[in-house]
Amino acid sequence: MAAPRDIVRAAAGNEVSYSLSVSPTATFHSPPTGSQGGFVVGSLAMRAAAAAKQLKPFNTEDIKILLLENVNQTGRDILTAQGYQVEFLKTSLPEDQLIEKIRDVHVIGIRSKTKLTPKVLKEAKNLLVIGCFCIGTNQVDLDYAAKHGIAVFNSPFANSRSVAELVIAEIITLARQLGDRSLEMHRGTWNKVSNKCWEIRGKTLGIIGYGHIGSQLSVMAEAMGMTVIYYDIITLMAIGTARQVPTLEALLEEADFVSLHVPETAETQNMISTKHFERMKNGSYLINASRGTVVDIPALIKAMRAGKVAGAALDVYPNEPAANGDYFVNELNTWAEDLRGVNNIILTPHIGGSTEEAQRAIGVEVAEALVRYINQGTTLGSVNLPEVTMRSLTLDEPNHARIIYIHQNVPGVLRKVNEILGDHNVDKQISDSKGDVAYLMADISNVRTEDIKEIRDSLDSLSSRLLTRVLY
Ligand SMILES: NC(=O)C1=CN([C@@H]2O[C@H](COP(=O)(O)OP(=O)(O)OC[C@H]3O[C@@H](n4cnc5c(N)ncnc54)[C@H](O)[C@@H]3O)[C@@H](O)[C@H]2O)C=CC1
Ligand SMILES: O=C(O)C(=O)COP(=O)(O)O
Repeated sequence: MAAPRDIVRAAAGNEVSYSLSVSPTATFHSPPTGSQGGFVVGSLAMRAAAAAKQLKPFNTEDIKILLLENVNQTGRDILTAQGYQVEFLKTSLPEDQLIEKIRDVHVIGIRSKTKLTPKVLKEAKNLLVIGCFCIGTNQVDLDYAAKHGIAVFNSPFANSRSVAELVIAEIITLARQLGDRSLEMHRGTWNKVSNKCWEIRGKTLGIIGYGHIGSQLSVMAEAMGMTVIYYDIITLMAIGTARQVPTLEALLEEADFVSLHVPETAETQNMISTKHFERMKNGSYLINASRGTVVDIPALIKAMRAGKVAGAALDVYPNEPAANGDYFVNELNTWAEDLRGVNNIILTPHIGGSTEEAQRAIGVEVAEALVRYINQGTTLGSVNLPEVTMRSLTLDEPNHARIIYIHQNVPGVLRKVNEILGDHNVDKQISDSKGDVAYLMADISNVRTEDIKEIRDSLDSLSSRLLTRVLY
């Protein structure tokens, strides 16, 4: 029998044999746990699918998964309960080690640190799917992944509340200079001060990026008596009495506290730099829990030393250490030591989403998406492929196979695919595209082993093919 990865990913030209030593009705493997549908911490939706046929052209134990960056136990449990081989590491990996490991796996689970660049993904010949156990997906080259038939999933809002709560804490902490007072006490110095310490009631919070986190923050800030304004590139409904302002400059000129909640994109690179600090109110505050590239940190240090900015809280940095215990020094970011010497600055090690609640929820959400994709091929929630789903095949539908054909979105493909499938009974078929990539799923009935091999080989020979999978 060919290695399972060949069956799962079937690189073009590979000689592939199929494990239909018995009929497709009998070859699918029930999850080994005895839990319903194989999902230990399953959501209601997953449990409702208990009678669904598990579509796997492979033995689950042959699926290799690498989980980096201390993915939560909930996610590990779901994946191991499926019988997959799960390797778990607490840290991210240096690029050379990552390349070594990624060659071998079908699935990789990461958080915000692991950079999946074209250089790394080029080596990932067996990779089917990437799970980002976080919100941000800027660390993955989504386009490269899509064009190589690799799906990417994330958790779009399970840690949003945790970030918003951290920012609320930081607003008061900065306004009262709590970080400095606490450090002084730790060093044995009593320093009772009211000069330039403020209540937050009646102050204006300017939120840049009014998405999941920004809007959640808006609600809490208003509840504490703040006035909220926000700037976003799209027009968004204001929550409560918050008000959208038309430009970034308008926000900077009006806000006492500025908090950033934008993704890392080309447009948000150094979005707050010298000229923006100049527009801010004297004695205002800056909070960045989005991405480290969004703020020009040397410019922030200057603005703080000049007294223009009275305090700042940073949770994210352009270069972050790979593991706990690593040093945050100039070798990592040239200005690190200067930053540490500034007054009233809260520096946290990218903990915005690091709560038990958030990490547990993310573990479940992303692991379930991975299992659905591996076993059923459905892409709901994928951030780089079209979202396609079809009712699962059930145990009452024997001799069925599910064809998944990920292909270039060019004219004429469907005609060719349907020529190949035309001799069979296509029960259901769905196709959607996103940019240059399209995803086609078809369930066909009364298939024999030879049919599956023939269909597979024919699809693989099409020039539009990015990836073919056959699940049964
Ligand atoms: N510190 C931490 O641990 C965490 C950090 N994050 C970061 O926070 C970011 C925001 O998260 P969410 O609120 O969930 O994202 P979201 O996608 O719900 O909202 C982002 C908002 O920013 C807006 N936006 C995009 N480009 C912009 C620009 N150039 N100018 C103004 N607005 C712009 C979008 O239109 C959108 O409304 C994530 O992309 C991630 O990088 C997310 C979770 C945890
Ligand atoms: O969810 C995000 O985008 C975050 O920034 C949190 O990242 P983390 O899971 O803590 O590496």
